[in-house]
This record gives sequence, structure tokens and C-alpha cells, in this order.
Amino acid sequence: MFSTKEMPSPSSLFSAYASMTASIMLFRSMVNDLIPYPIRNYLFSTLCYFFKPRSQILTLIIEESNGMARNQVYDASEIYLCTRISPNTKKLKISKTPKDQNLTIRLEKGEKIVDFYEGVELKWRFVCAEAEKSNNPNDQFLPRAEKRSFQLSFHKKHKDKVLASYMPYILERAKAIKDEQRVLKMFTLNMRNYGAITWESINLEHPATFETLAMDPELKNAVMEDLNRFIKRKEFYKRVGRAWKRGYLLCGPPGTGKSSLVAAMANYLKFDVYDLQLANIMRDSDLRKLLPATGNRSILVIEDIDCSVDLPDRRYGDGRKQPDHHVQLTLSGLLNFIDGLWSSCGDERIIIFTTNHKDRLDPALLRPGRMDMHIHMSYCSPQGFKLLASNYLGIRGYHHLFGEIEGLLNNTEATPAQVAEELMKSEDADIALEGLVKLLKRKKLEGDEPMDKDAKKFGIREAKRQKAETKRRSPRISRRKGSRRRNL
Ligand SMILES: Nc1ncnc2c1ncn2[C@@H]1O[C@H](COP(=O)(O)OP(=O)(O)OP(=O)(O)O)[C@@H](O)[C@H]1O
Ligand SMILES: [Mg+2]
Repeated sequence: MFSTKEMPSPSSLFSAYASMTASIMLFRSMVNDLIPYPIRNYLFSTLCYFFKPRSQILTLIIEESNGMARNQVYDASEIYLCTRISPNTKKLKISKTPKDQNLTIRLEKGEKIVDFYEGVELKWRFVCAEAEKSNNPNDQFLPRAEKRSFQLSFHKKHKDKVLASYMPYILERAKAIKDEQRVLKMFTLNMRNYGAITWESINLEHPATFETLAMDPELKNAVMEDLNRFIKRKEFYKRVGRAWKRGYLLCGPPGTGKSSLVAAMANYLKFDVYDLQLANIMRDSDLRKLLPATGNRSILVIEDIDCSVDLPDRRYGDGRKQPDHHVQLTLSGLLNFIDGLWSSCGDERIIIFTTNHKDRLDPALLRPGRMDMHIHMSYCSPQGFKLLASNYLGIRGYHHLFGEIEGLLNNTEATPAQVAEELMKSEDADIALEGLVKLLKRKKLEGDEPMDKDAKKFGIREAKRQKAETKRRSPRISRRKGSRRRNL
């Protein structure tokens, strides 16, 4: 403790302060005179660097484009953040183009979002700044472009986790969201003038799914599992040196759901469909052009393979016979194309052949290893009928006509298409099911149902033979013009 006597007087304190200030000013003016400005500036910023309190926050800047190319991390973040919008978000931009199925939601400038990943807090901010002025005098009247970016801030100690785990997670999630919203395309052949042939696309809006498909439940599961395995095995295919492709042969009578199954597969995998109508292909060179022009993640479908190939007398669309190099497009020729050219380009491809007559197919197609899975679509079973009744009429449980219908289905060959058609005739379940009972009884009376198993097999074979015979006799050109029903 100071006694009052020992305390410095205010006048001595003031004079000490005045002399210190004078010395500092003298020192400052000496420094200003002796040390040039850039060096002073450098020394000052270095001192600031050492004495500034250290921030524990790391901020990543994710810009929209990386020079000329778009930044995939930005696009993925934009998609991902739409799923993380909290009630605290104040402004959002929404839009929808005619092509979009859903509303597109985007953050507005300056909006913030807080996300949590494995216990780490991540703060996102959407930043929108005016782009730098262009030096090009022609651009001076154009509106200044915006430079958009996301700023992602988090504690420095999580840097590795964010870069190695959170970022890949965002890319993966964004891909899954995009796949879900993807509008599938259906490509068909477009004949141009002078015989040029190209793919033309429309949106594929076929509503068939595995849930709505009436087929043997075990077979349905087997197909779905096969597709799942195929999708997951990119690395496996690479390791064993095989092209990442899979082939299915769908066979069964007309109206058993082959085309519906193709659509269900496309909807399930979110793959585009390329419908290759072989009857329209005149030249080998068309195939060479068309097959590599198909996209990844797609299904190449060749319907009715039994009647599309081995046309010995292919003509131009106008009926003129092709001059010297008249082409016979054989199945083995096509398979060679598929094995060679098609296999060497692209990934995640599926090829599907459909046929009503497996027995008429070239053995080359049936050879083991050629098509990975043979799927037999058959007549409507009692189980299949129940699924259709539930889908079409909303009957989930019991109906008094079920017993009779199931009995009739066991003894008649009604296709799911025929059953579905009857069920669509009335919204009243009683009326629709009575209609179906009548149809099945009529089919039974007409003798569709043979007495025993062997006779039944013979009946199917005979019907097939007759149908094939009719087809063979009909002029080919009319088939090419589209007399075959295309359901996809
Ligand atoms: N298994 C099924 N499950 C549900 N609906 C089906 C089934 N099979 C056929 N249908 C109905 O019948 C219609 C025709 O079926 P689809 O075109 O799939 O038969 P397909 O086997 O391809 O016949 P085709 O051999 O004549 O090409 C479908 O649009 C669908 O409504
Ligand atoms: Mg079909």
C-alpha cells in the first residue's frame, strides 16, 4: 500500500505522459522517414499475424464453376441442401419448368443452413456476388453475371472428416436424389430422308412397376435381386475383366407382361429405354452407328426377336429392292455386333430380347452364357389375379367370387392382359368380377382348357405353331410398318 506521501503528484504524472507521447511521436516520424512504406506495411502485417487471436473455424469455398467447367461439388451441394432446409430458413427460390416433375427449391442469397454429420456441426452459407467486370468492351452492356458459391464452415479439427467423408456423402446423396427425380427417356428409331436413321426420344411415362406386375412372386424376386446385384457390382465386373452389362431373354405368350416387365425394370433402375426395331434396319452400318449412340444406364430392347431377324429379303421403306449389297441381317450377325461393338462401349447397360416363341429362336441366342437370365412370363395365376384385383378394383381381402375365379384360372389359359381388361370394365367390383367369370367360363367352353397336362402342353404348342404359321405367311412389309402391337 502507498501512503499519500509516496503517491506521485498529478502534475508529475502528466509531465511523464507528455514526455512519453512526445518520444512515441518522435519515434513514429523517424520510422516513417527511415523505413519505406512497403517494408513498414509488411512488418505491420507480420506483427498482426502473430498477435491476432487464432480462429478455430475453417471455411471451404465451393464456387459454381471451376473456370470453364461446372463444379460438381457445387451442383451436388445445391441439390443436397434442399433436403436440409430448416424452419429457420427465411427465403427460398422455387421454380418449375415444363420438363420438371417436381418443384425445384433453391436457397436465396445470404441464407444459412446448419447441418449435422456424425456429430459435427457444419454451417452452410449461400453467397452471391457480382462477377468481376469484363475487359471486353462488347460485354459492357450485358448484365453483370453473378458469382455464386457456398461457404462451408466448421471446426478445423474436422477437416479430414469433412473432406474424406462428408463431401463424398453429399455427392452420393445428390446422385441418388437426381436419379429419383430423373425423367426417363424412351428412344425409338427415326427414319430420316435418304435412309439415315437416328434415335429419337420422348419421355417414358409407362407406369408399370414391379408392384403392379402380376407374375410368379419367386420369379419377380429373382429378377429384382439379379438387377440389384448387377447394379452393385461395378468393381466386380472390372476385376474379372467383363463388360458391365447384363442380358435378359423374356419369353411368353402375347399379353403376359413382357413389355410391362421391361418398363418395370426401367422404372426400378431409372434407366432409359432404347427400342431397337430391327425391322427398320437395312444396313449393317446402321447398327454400327446406332449401338454406340446409346447412353449409359440404359436398356436396349429388341422385341419379338423371333420375327425380326432372318428376313431374307429386306427392302427399302419405299418397297424398292436394295441394289447390289442387299443385306440379310441374321441373328448371329446381330449378336456379333452386340458382343463386340456394344460391349466395348459404355457402362451399366442391359439388353433385353423378347419373344413369343422361344422354340423358334436361333440356338445362338439360347447358348449358355449368351443371355444371363431367361425369364418365362406365363398365363395369369390365381396369385397374379389377386394382385390385379387389388390394383384395379382395390380388393385387398376376400370376395365371394374369388374361389370360383381361382378354380377357373387353374384350368384356363387367360393372360394377365385379358384379366386386366375385364377388371377395367367396371368400377363396381361385383360387375367386373362377374364379367371375368363369364370370360373364363367361355374360354373353358371354347375348349381352351385341355384335359390333362400333356394335352395342355400340346394345345399351347399347337396354338403357337398356328400363330407362327400365320405370321410367316403374312407379307413382311406390313409387319415392318408397325402392324405388331408395341406396348412400351
Ligand atoms: N403380368 C402382368 N401384370 C400386370 N399387367 C399386365 C401383365 N401382363 C399384361 N398386363 C397388362 O396387359 C397389357 C399388355 O401387356 P404387355 O404389353 O406387357 O404384354 P406382352 O407380353 O408384351 O405382349 P406382346 O407379346 O403382345 O408384346 C399391359 O399394358 C398391362 O396393362
Ligand atoms: Mg410386348
